[in-house]
Amino acid sequence: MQKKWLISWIGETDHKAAEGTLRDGVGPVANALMDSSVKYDCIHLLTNYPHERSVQFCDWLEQKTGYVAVNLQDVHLAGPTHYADIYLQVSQFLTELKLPKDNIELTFHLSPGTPAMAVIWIMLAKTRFPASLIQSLQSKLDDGTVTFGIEKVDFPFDLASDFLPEFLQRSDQRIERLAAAPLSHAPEFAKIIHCSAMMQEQIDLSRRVAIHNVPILILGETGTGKELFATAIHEASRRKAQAFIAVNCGAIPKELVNSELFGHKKGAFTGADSARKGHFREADGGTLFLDEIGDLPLDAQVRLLRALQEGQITPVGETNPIKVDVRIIAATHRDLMAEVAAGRFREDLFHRLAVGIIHLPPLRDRSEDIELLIEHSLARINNDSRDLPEWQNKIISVGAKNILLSHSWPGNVRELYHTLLRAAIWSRQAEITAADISRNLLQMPASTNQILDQPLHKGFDLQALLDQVERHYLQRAIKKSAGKKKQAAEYLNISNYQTLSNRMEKLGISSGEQAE
Ligand SMILES: Nc1ncnc2c1ncn2[C@@H]1O[C@H](COP(=O)(O)OP(=O)(O)OP(=O)(O)O)[C@@H](O)[C@H]1O
Repeated sequence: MQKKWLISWIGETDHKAAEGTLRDGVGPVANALMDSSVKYDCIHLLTNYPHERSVQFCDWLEQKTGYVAVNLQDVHLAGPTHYADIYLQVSQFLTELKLPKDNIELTFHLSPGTPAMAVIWIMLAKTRFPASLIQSLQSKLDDGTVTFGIEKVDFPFDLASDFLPEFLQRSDQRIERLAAAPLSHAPEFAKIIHCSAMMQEQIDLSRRVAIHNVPILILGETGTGKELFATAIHEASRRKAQAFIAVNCGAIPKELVNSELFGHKKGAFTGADSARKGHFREADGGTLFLDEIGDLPLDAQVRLLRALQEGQITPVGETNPIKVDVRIIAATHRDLMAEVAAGRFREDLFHRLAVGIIHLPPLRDRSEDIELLIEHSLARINNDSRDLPEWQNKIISVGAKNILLSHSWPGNVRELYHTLLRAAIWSRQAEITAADISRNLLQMPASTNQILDQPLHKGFDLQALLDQVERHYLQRAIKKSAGKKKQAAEYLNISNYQTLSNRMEKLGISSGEQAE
């Protein structure tokens, strides 16, 4: 059974009500407790007024509302509008109460106290201490009497990911402006062009996890934007003023991995003519992006695990560990679970890294993004090239767009941009045609994935794809058997050559036709 707790500041209006100097009503705190629709199990009141004055208020409140044992907490603030101090003191108070707790339903009262106090309640309710919010209502009737009530305050924004990093970093003045401004999306993620729900979900997850100081694992094929996400997460974190160091683990020679990551002492090994700091210490205080983490040799994985667990590293050739404060964002295009199963990636390291997992879907699974990315890429190409002599502003034909929409994009966004760039450079006229795109689309050798990973869209023709596979093997069998249908049927385990002839006819293959 959930218990209901009300937590509120005591404001000047509340004190005046108790002292009998308030013209109308009983003040917002008493108002909330007299609301017959809810019964609180526990009430915590914070005060930055003289202790005695608030004690008298609590006595009056208990008599007035029938609630007994109201808990009073003195809070000595640097000032009633000092946002940072209010934030620190209130969150410390809530933490000492061991909140949040599963069996306690919290309500914060926004009305008592200063607007700064209300802003901090909203921030805390939408982030570390999930809570309902209430405020006092006051209305004047036609006969001049004033009535009071309580209403729930509801708004569907996620402050944790939208604003907290900003709140924690900017000055009070900036916070005041932010509090007054309409809520917007975290700007760091604006560079990620998308309109698919799949990507939106991953962006929301990233924004949420960015502010927490936990490792993140980003999974996705090459060119899906793993580094773009890592940068945005760093920018949206409290570490944004510190270094962001990106390291491609796959590009470091195996024997140098430890020294590159953890540094080395001068003379630690042959060729170590001078000491090296290593990427961990370069990223101290900031974020280390370990791209292609799946390529990390096993002994470096052990050292990385230790660095994550203990927050310290030992440079090669040194004996004493050094403390480092680094947030790891790792990425890989590999199936890391399969690597764990095959014994090539340590399971303990996997679990340590995979606190927040972001899955970036391949471009072929989000055709709505392809269209948007075409527009943005073309705008970028036109903008970058506008000062070139004889450059014509490029537009794209419908036919060209259709080819781009049905390509399987093994290289994802990077490949799409470079295909458009090549087509824009080589097309003679302003309009990029279907022929321009076909010429500039790099056709990878047919692979299983190209057959299995065709983009799914309305009008997708499964039968046509199956026919294509069948046609390909029939042609190869005809070629291998030098046109002898009986032998070709045997290669394909088709019972007789008449069946083969029927299939060939259906698929429009002549006996002389062979696969490339
Ligand atoms: N959604 C997107 N919006 C805009 N640009 C994107 C998007 N996704 C990727 N890009 C761009 O595509 C290129 C490749 O992205 P990025 O380097 O982040 O991919 P990656 O997954 O880290 O690739 P790799 O695995 O090959 O390192 C970059 O120029 C990046 O800015």
